[in-house]
Amino acid sequence: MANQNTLRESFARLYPHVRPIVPRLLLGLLCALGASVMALAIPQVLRVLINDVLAEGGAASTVWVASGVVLLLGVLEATFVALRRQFVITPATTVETRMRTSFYRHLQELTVEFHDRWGSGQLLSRAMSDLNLMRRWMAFGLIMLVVTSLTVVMGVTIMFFTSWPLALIFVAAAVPLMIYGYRFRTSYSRVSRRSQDQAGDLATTVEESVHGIRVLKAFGRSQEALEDFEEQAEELRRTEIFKAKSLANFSMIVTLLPELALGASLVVGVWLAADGGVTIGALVAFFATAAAVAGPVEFIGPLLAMTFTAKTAIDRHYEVMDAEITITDAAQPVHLAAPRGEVVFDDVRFRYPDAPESSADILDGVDLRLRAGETMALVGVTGNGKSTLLHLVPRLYDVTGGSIRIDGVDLRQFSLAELRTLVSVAFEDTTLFSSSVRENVLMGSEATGEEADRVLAEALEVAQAQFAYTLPEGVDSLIGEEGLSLSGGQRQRIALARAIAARPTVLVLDDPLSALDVATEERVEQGLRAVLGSTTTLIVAHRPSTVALADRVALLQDGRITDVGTHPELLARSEHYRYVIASLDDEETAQLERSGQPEHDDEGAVA
Ligand SMILES: Nc1ncnc2c1ncn2[C@@H]1O[C@H](COP(=O)(O)OP(=O)(O)OP(=O)(O)O)[C@@H](O)[C@H]1O
Repeated sequence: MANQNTLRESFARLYPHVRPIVPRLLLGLLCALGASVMALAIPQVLRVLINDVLAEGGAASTVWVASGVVLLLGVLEATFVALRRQFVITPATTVETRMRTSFYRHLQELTVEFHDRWGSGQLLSRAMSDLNLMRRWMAFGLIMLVVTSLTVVMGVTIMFFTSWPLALIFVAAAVPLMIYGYRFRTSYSRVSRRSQDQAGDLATTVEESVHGIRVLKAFGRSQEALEDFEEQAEELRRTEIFKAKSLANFSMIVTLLPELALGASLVVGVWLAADGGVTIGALVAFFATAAAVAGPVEFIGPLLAMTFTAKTAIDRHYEVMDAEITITDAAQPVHLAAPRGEVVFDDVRFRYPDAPESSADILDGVDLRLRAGETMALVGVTGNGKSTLLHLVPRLYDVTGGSIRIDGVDLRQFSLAELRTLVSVAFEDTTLFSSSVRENVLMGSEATGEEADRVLAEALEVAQAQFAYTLPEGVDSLIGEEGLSLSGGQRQRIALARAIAARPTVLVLDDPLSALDVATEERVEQGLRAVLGSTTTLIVAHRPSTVALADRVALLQDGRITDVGTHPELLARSEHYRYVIASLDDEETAQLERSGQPEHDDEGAVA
């Protein structure tokens, strides 16, 4: 994942985001420069004070003037520092928020295949801490790096004018510093990348274990999870220590070398002053300037570290932003004025991108035609690609061969927005969002006001999810991760209601009724027929009861549809179908034995 951009290339990518705030950054820079100039001017006042005022015959009142000037310079320096903060903080946070928003938008647009590959913690750390690091660098590191460098250049120039032999000694220290700095850059960039990646992995682990807390507890794996976490956390700690030591070493060199140079200048300076080669005032001014320069020089270590960390953060950010969105709108989308809902799978092939080359395609030439308005069940042995086939209809993945058409139009010719209005889905593994029942159900519906209430009521009724009205705040009760905990069957019915409320032309159901008892499933099915009579439904069936409710059944076998017909027809003529149905029967019996009773409707929510 690590990429090899140079510092300049990485930061150049920020420019489009930074461009609107360049004027304010420049003002911030000017203020920071102003503060540095004030700090550097103070030694010059001292020089004048010592050479002209404290010398014999100098006017005593000038001491007060000089003190006043020093005070004024100090106040001005503080004002410039405050103004710098004022100028840069707000625009930098604006850039951070914009970048975070475009990152989130990109995540939404990226394909499911991308999300299959990336750990959630990695994305989370890029969205949060990397952008935070980048903002801190922009608001502080960048400006201070420029100002510090300029201060050092200005200070050293003044030192040359004050006493060039002494300045030469000071500058000689810069040569080993540069060599060491170059090595530091390489090693620090590497370790900073490692630590940010490890922090992302750690976030993934936390996220996974919080999601899977029930499984961990039920299987008594909490201790093992903790040990794994500790190991990862320890790894990160080691990296952080290495990083801190590396910075500490560099900072030590950066501090030590100028101090050594200063010591040497002092010896030579006293000798020169005794010899009359330099005035006492100039000597004092030289060392006061050197002291003013030493601070910024020492500061360069942390600033460079901050810069390399920001570079890593930017690289990590753009690794995600550069990921290609492969499922996109058609260049000239086709619009269906009056969709009927005929769905045709024509020689559909599909394989997951990470599938080994030696393996066959999961879908290896699927041919299937769903008549407009019919309910078709899809059956096959477990793991043979039924869910995969369903995922192709709303284009969560794109076919790798052949085509799928709705009313004769290839899915890829629709805009994604239109396709996802035409097609609605409900999965067995339901995801509800942290919002009210109403918002969850009406997610895909355009209805507003009273019409929305009507759609909501109807969807809840068809999905047999009227229990929602009995929740503490009815349909406005908060559900999802931050709200009420619902049972598996309740969640499924809310997810089904969501699919129904969207009033789709094509409804794709990946066994969303698995947690319901047979009687409730039948009521749901009747409701679906009554309300969505003209909707074409493709439903993956894991239970004979679901199969029996469908108009026709398609049998998926070895990556193809090998038979289509009514349930009795297939039972009569297909040995493989009888085998699959028998195994579904076994599965259902086993499920019943495992779970005791299937779920009955209208039980209250578990808060
Ligand atoms: N995101 C993915 N990336 C790679 N391989 C996958 C992915 N999802 C599923 N697979 C593989 O594709 C194959 C088909 O999976 P799929 O979920 O479509 O089967 P299924 O028929 O719906 O299974 P079941 O009946 O058990 O629900 C399996 O071998 C599975 O391991």
